[in-house]
Amino acid sequence: MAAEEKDNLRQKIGRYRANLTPEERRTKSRRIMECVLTLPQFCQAQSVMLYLEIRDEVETTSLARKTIGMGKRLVVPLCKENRIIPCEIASLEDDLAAGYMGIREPKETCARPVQPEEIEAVLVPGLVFDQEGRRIGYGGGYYDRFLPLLPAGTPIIGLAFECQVLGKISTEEHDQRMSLLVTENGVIYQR
Ligand SMILES: Nc1nc2c(c(=O)[nH]1)N(C=O)[C@@H](CNc1ccc(C(=O)N[C@@H](CCC(=O)O)C(=O)O)cc1)CN2
Ligand SMILES: Nc1ncnc2c1ncn2[C@@H]1O[C@H](COP(=O)(O)OP(=O)(O)OP(=O)(O)O)[C@@H](O)[C@H]1O
Repeated sequence: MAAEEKDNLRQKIGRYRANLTPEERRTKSRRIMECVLTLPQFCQAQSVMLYLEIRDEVETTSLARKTIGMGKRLVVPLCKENRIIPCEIASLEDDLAAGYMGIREPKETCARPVQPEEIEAVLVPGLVFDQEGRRIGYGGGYYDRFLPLLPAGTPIIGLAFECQVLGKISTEEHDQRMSLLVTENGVIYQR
């Protein structure tokens, strides 16, 4: 897909997502969280990496809190020089501060990097997805560079509102496919 086409798609779908009311976002995010909590891929993972939402993304903060509460290791992205450094945090209240693009990231003093091999499931944000697990993000290539570092078979779980999912998008060679896609309607794709 041409870069311009990709950008048009980002804008169009971004508008759909922005048009959800805060109440819709909350309700749908809760349903997505409830679905994730039933996934064997999540339940069996002792170390879970997830993003912390910004703006109108699928909300993950409650899930992050539950993950810690369940005694799992919680890993979140720290962006540095165009790369994601996965870091473990122990507390959402104490260990985070606004970082790259206003995203809550581990404070330098609390950032404990973990090896990709230690991560057992990843929840991935995105702007546009398709029904076969393809994904377009904000265009930084962060997850496209990070996901290949995970051991083969690590569950890669995309989270999206239904309005972000298209039938099929043509992506590029470096674009990383999800192994599962969860929306407010449940698991809509599984590899
Ligand atoms: N919550 C969350 N965390 C994440 C990501 C994400 O998509 N969501 N990322 C996923 O890669 C990485 C950070 N990458 C990001 C890249 C761009 C923008 C962003 O807001 N871009 C603006 C354009 C800014 C500009 O061009 O000046 C935008 O799209 O409006 C945010 C995060 C890692 N952490
Ligand atoms: N594995 C990679 N190695 C080097 N460059 C890459 C890689 N993956 C992506 N890029 C580059 O990063 C830029 C953005 O890629 P792309 O548009 O696919 O990002 P995205 O999936 O939308 O964003 P993100 O992953 O940050 O949410 C492109 O210029 C692309 O060439």
